[in-house]
Amino acid sequence: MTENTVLVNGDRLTIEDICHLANQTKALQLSDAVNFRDRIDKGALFVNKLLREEGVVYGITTGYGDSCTVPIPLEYVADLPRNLYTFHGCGLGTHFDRVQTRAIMAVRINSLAQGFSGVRYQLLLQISQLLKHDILPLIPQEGSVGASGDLTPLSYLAAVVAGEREVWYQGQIQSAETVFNALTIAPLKLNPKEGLAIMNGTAVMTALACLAYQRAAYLSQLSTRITSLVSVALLGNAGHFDESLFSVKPHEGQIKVARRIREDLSVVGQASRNDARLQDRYSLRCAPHVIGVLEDALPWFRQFIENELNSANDNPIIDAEHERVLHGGHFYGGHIAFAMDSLKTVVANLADLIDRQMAQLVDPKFNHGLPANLSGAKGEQAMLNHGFKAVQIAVSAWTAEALKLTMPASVFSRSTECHNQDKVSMGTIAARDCIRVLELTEQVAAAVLIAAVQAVELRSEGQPLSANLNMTLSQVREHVPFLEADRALEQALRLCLQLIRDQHWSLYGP
Ligand SMILES: N[C@@H](Cc1ccc(O)cc1)C(=O)O
Repeated sequence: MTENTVLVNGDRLTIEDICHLANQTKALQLSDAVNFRDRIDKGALFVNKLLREEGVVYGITTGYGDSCTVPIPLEYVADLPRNLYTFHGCGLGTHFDRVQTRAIMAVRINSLAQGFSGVRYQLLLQISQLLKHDILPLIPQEGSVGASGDLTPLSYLAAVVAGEREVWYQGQIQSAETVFNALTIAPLKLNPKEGLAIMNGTAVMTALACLAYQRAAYLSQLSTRITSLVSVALLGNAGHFDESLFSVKPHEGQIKVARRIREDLSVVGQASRNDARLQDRYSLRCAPHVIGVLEDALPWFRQFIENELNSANDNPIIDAEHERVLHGGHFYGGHIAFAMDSLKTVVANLADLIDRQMAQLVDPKFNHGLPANLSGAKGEQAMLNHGFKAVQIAVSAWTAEALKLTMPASVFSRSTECHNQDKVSMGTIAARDCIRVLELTEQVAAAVLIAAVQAVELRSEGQPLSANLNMTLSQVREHVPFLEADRALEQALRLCLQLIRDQHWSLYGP
């Protein structure tokens, strides 16, 4: 393995590994070690043996799900996987983007690499080839209840492996067949267990969860930095982040956020006992208590997500070593559903927190002498200019939309598939909601960051700032000039949003 690859050999992968593969900052390297190949192939050989000897295996010689009582005669068994991905070709909605699609493929291959899915090594190789050439199935986002796994979206991966349906390749939508022909890639006709093994699992929601985790962790740091800027701009009371104050409430993540703000504000020793304003409004005073919830939850989000990522999550589980077929429900995405429902709630709370900070910044009734709407216009021009007024309204809209999406998806279980799947996770909906909440919160953060930088400059002409805050000021100013006279800020916001999505600025150490 080199620094630029992620080795898939059944060992544990991390959220970061998946994000690297999704963003193409590292390439997937499928192990070709003989013992790994043999371990994978052993499952497929055991399935063949079962077929020869016993003739009845769920999902191989029977129909799927509630149709498990329907026997499939041996001469038709080879056709069944094609039927499976074909009848699931009913996804709707927009397609997952390329980053998300790569993540989905990487997560699925890692689950198959656990060696409990009864597939050939060749199948893993085919998926890794697709990733290597960046041939990406077009996967519609809607149609999974998240507990027969992500059957419908993953049917698009299964079909493409077999050379069917459509892919993105070199910036164009093309048929898989055309691309395979051009690159002389042979379609892989799926063996009896292989359709189920690709589709009957949690790869879509888990992939989204990996991407969501990283974005949320960055937003936690960014909203901490924004809080520091807003505190300076509003002449806030730095004593709210006092070390001793936080020592009596021992949530580690919350303590970390308070420490970061303290460092940003360069608070050394005790803050004065009688600051001008003894107690700031909650969106400043309680910022560590809001952001800290996310910081403290990150380790358990990681644990849930990485355990799912490193699991065999299809059905039946093929234990070739002990020659057992284990029928269960590992396609059930309950952990990811709960993690994503929770993550979207804490992230939306960040949007709400900094939306409230923004509301204070622009309002002369609350902003301790800053110009209305943070307009930088002077003299006669001042009355014409409305500065950040519309941006603040937009921030309210984005925040409301984020908050509205926090309704948990996991409580909307529906009995489906003739009551076979009568309890389902809805984890994929939770994960998609979470991604949207992240997008909206990033928009809020982009806007409030630009406004907070403007506010600090309006306030602190000549006043010394900490190195951290100075750095953020100049980093933002590299891209977004001071708002002197009204101008349309869309381009600036979009640029800033992209920098946030790229996690362009490094904000805090561990
Ligand atoms: N998830 C089901 C299998 C299944 C597959 C496709 C379906 O359409 C329905 C059910 C099981 O393993 O029990």
